[in-house]
Amino acid sequence: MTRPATPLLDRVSVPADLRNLSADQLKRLAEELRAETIDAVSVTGGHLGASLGVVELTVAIHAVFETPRDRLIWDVGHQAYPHKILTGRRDRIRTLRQGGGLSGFTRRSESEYDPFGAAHSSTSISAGLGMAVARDLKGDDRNVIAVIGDGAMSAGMAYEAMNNAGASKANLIVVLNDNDMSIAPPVGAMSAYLSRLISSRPFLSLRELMARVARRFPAPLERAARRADEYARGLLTGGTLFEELGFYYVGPVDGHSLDHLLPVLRNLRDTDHTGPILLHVVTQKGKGYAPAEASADKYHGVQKFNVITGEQAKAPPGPPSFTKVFANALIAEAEADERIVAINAAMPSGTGLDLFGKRFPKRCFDVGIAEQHAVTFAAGMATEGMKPFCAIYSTFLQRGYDQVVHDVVLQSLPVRLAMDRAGLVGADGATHAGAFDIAYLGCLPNIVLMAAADEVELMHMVATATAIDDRPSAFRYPRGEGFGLDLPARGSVLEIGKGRILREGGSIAILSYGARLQECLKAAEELATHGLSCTVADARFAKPLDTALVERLAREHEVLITIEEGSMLGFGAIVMQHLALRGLLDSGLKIRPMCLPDRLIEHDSPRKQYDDAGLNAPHIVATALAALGHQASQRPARA
Ligand SMILES: Cc1ncc(C[n+]2csc(CCOP(=O)(O)OP(=O)(O)O)c2C)c(N)n1
Ligand SMILES: CC(=O)[C@@H](O)[C@H](O)COP(=O)(O)O
Ligand SMILES: [Mg+2]
Repeated sequence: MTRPATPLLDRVSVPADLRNLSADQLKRLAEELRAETIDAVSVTGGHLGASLGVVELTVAIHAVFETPRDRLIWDVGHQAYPHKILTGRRDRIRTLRQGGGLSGFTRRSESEYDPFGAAHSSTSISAGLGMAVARDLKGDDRNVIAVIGDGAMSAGMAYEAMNNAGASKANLIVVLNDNDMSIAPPVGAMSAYLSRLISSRPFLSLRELMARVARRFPAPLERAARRADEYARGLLTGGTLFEELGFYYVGPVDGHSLDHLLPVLRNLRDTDHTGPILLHVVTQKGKGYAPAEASADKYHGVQKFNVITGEQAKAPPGPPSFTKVFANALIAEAEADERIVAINAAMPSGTGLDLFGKRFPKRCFDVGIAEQHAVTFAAGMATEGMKPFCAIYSTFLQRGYDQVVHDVVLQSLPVRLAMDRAGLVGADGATHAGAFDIAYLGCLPNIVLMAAADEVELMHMVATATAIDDRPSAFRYPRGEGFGLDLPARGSVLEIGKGRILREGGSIAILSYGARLQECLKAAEELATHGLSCTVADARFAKPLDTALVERLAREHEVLITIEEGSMLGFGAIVMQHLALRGLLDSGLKIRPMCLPDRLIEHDSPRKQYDDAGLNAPHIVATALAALGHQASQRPARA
């Protein structure tokens, strides 16, 4: 596939090169940038739709503002591929989201043009305000621009930031990139408000827009008189929510028109207005690429694809994903129990609750990007006897942690937390790793914690969580396909706090928590070739811990390995703490906790990530042999 001709883009290494181009040249450059983005993502996969929606906006901002001296922050950062191409990373854009390659989001360590890392949404206004206030304290003079989407604007953190920004009067430009899309169509009153705002104020003509901006930002003296007059006449009412929060609202502006964007951004750059400004731009997710524009999700996240047809590469049909197994298991439980309800935070398809919602539309709730609210909303429902399943990726549940502690655990409310994407997640990298939930939930009292070793176990855990109605419960499961096991019609309720032994014998015990179990069984086979038989057990529960099982393994084996798809201070720590308190570490037991290393695991394929983390079968074998003092190479003659 020949790459698109990009004669103007070829002349741009960094944004400063844009600033010598005419408006017409910038328009042509934007088209070349769009073509380059499509071509690059066709070979890497990734977040295409959002990037296509901000091509003109990216060109305009970098043409008007002196980045990187002026700070440009992208909220979520999934739309930053054009930004990366224009900021010295075009040569690496086809390494996007691959091991050793560019991140799929903005990262400080990657470029001086990325003043703030992102990936979790709704952080840009807070970060931007921090930079603006620091600027003022240092007496610096630079612009700070935060670009936030309409979906990200549904998160509480955005309001916390606007509330503070409006009062602080710091100069800050917030660009609201309104494409009327989140991952799915947006939900919530804010989305409806933005739609009304746009429909009530059709695109301003450039003349009207400039007149309004000029009126609003007149020369200082004239402005002072005008404001006094407006205050006197009580007319200084913004009319928009943003102005009530202390922002000056400009818009709506056509976010794909450089004829509009360039003069407005120049005006905002040059104004002597003090205080935050919100520029409302209207864009189209997937803009300029017909297959994306035509798709329901606007190609939010795509696999590699054929540029001509838009057809995405399809992996050979494999077993159902853990997500799909979860959704179907929950549907089966909900068929039998009308008190089951399901909640997600702007991730209906990612969590599988789109399937649940099709079956039970009145019992399925998408609350927008609002994980804190989702957890406490579920808690409220639980107080009324409902059985809420809150399906939030492990990494995004970090946003609702105090709600889990304060609103759920302390009140012993039976909220069920379905934590998808537990462990390492591949191309999204460290920001999306479900690395910490065992640690951050394992320290809490009065909560049942489970980890599914495979898709059948996941079904059992959905059934078990359904049955736990006197306290909170949480179960974790990995991103991706299951192991292809035969699935029962419905899960069975597990005995709380009881693990299971899959094979017994020898001086080595491997106790797995979660989906490393298959690797443990492979390791046991490999150890057998060394003449070493071993016990393999699946803990199933981190809390309550199966203390009888753990103590038995400790007493009956020379080596006890624990393994989990999570960080330090997780399952292994729970086991070691219990054994230490029981005096079972006094007897020389060789205990080896295998968990994620105390560093970030960068984006790559999940297999390579777990290699990097040292959590695949060969690592388990090596750990066992080392504990026994054997050399990995020493292998007795095959019996
Ligand atoms: C805290 C958090 N929750 C959920 C997500 C998953 N997520 C990534 S992008 C996105 C939608 C963002 O919508 P918007 O801000 O409108 O950007 P667009 O994709 O429309 O450009 C969501 C929900 C996230 N990145 N962070
Ligand atoms: C940008 C973002 O945060 C989401 O799109 C996320 O990448 C989805 O992850 P999955 O692909 O695992 O659903
Ligand atoms: Mg959007």
